[in-house]
Amino acid sequence: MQKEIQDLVNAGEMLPLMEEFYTIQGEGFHKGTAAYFIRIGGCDVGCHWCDVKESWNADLHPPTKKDAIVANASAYSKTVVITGGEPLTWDMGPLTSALKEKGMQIHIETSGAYALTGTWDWICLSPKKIKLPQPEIYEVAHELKVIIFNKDDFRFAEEQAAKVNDNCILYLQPEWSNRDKMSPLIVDYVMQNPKWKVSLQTHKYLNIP
Ligand SMILES: C[S@@+](CC[C@H](N)C(=O)[O-])C[C@H]1O[C@@H](n2cnc3c(N)ncnc32)[C@H](O)[C@@H]1O
Ligand SMILES: Nc1nc2[nH]cc(C(=O)O)c2c(=O)[nH]1
Ligand code: SF4
Ligand SMILES: [Mg+2]
Repeated sequence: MQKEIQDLVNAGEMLPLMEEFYTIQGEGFHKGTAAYFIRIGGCDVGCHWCDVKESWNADLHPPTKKDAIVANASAYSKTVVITGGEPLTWDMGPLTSALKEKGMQIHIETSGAYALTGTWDWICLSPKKIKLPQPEIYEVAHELKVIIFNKDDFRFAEEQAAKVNDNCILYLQPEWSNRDKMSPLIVDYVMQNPKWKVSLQTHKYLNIP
């Protein structure tokens, strides 16, 4: 990559854009809400069950000016979801400031593994055992969404719930490939521990992006 472009990416003025699409938020608190998704490439957390491994290598996704991303998003929706990859790999300050200038509601999907940058109306924290969140994000997360792949993930979910702020809404979401096995256990767990709610990847049932 040219040095000038690398500098702009490092400053958050350009971002490796994998894809953008207008759809329905499928997961968590805002499920069912129309939103424009911006998927930024680059993630080195390495979840073995990640459903978007094509996002991991940032070099495969073209550095894109923040203003081009904003122009596309604001043409479609008042609500944007910034996801990835791991969006906090990058400085989210410039993109989120530009989206705010257009009056957008800005949500993030993040593992929290890197420093929180940017201005957010909604933070969905989905922590991962293999690269734990930075401590600051627990205070500001609006929802905690723990993926349940095996039984030990219930223990991990409680450990993470003990760290978030009191207003944070707690979700357990079955890992997609293991959903037939884990969903019944999640249902039982939520009935026994009603501070938790169930989150499903409803977009996959609807066959939408
Ligand atoms: C692809 S990740 C991108 C954002 C960020 N890297 C993160 O993990 O939060 C978006 C959301 O999908 C969840 N997810 C990824 N793969 C999944 C799978 N196989 N089953 C269920 N949820 C999954 C993640 O935990 C996260 O909440
Ligand atoms: N419809 C839809 N809802 C989503 N919620 C979180 C997603 C993500 O990949 O971050 C996602 C996604 O990929 N599609
Ligand atoms: S942190 Fe998110 S994008 Fe990265 S591997 Fe895990 S689920 Fe995939
Ligand atoms: Mg997804």
